[in-house]
Amino acid sequence: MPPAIAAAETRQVKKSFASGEAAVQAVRGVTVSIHSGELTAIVGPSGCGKSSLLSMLGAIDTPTSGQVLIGGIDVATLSDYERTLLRRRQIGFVFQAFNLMPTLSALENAALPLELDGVSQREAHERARVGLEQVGLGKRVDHLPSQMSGGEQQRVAVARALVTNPTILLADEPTGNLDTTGGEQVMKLLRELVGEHGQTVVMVTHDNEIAAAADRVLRMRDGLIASDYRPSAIAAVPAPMSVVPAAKSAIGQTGSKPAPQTPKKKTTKRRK
Ligand SMILES: Nc1ncnc2c1ncn2[C@@H]1O[C@H](COP(=O)(O)OP(=O)(O)OP(=O)(O)O)[C@@H](O)[C@H]1O
Repeated sequence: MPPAIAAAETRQVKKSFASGEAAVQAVRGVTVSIHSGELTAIVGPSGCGKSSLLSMLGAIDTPTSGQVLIGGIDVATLSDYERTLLRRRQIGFVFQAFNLMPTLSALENAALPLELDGVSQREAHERARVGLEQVGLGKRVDHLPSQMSGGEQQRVAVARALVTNPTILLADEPTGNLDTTGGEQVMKLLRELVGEHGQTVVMVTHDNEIAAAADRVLRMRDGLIASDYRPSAIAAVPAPMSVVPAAKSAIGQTGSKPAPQTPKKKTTKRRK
């Protein structure tokens, strides 16, 4: 069997921005493959390059050097128009701020990418209705964003992102504006999309608990991927209680897998 094509891939990707006379190196040479059918979380401190990397994986932004491949296609070989079509058809975007049109209903919002792509309103609405049912909002299709909770609005945004059946769904802090319940609903939905429908999702998050629900975590630091690990592999390690803080720090702070701990030697007190 030929090797599976990665949903997206970067090869030695760098991105710098002019900042006065100096340049900010946002991404400093990242090579990574995003596996199909997985939920990948990109985490790391503010300013480490998470959103810049996500923008390049979604062909919103171009690298200063290096290659980005989406579905095996080198984005640099595409014309501007082809790149627009690739973004419109192959990539779904979800943002922290939902970005719904306030005067449009849930159905009209979810149908928008199809209508922009020339699909008839009737077909676009039918497909948007299916999408809204998939995210659990089949009964709220006529509601305006202002009549919905934050979690519901974000689910409309997910339906809108999925309506074109994208190869990859990119989400930048999708739970960042939500309370705990709303965040949990959105995460449950993303997990279902991956687990039941084989959707590929890449998500940027600050929240370590959210990241722990991903299949894979890419932890960035200073424009590079400092560690790449599977939270389930860490959770599956049968650990004595003394290892738990180390496992927590792998998910939380350091990004490195916990070092295997050697049991402390027992010291036997000498009797006087
Ligand atoms: N358009 C831009 N122009 C100039 N500098 C930029 C631009 N976009 C990002 N940067 C800089 O590049 C670096 C990485 O930014 P990026 O937004 O990718 O980080 P991040 O990890 O997503 O941060 P945060 O978690 O705060 O959103 C930062 O120093 C940022 O100020």
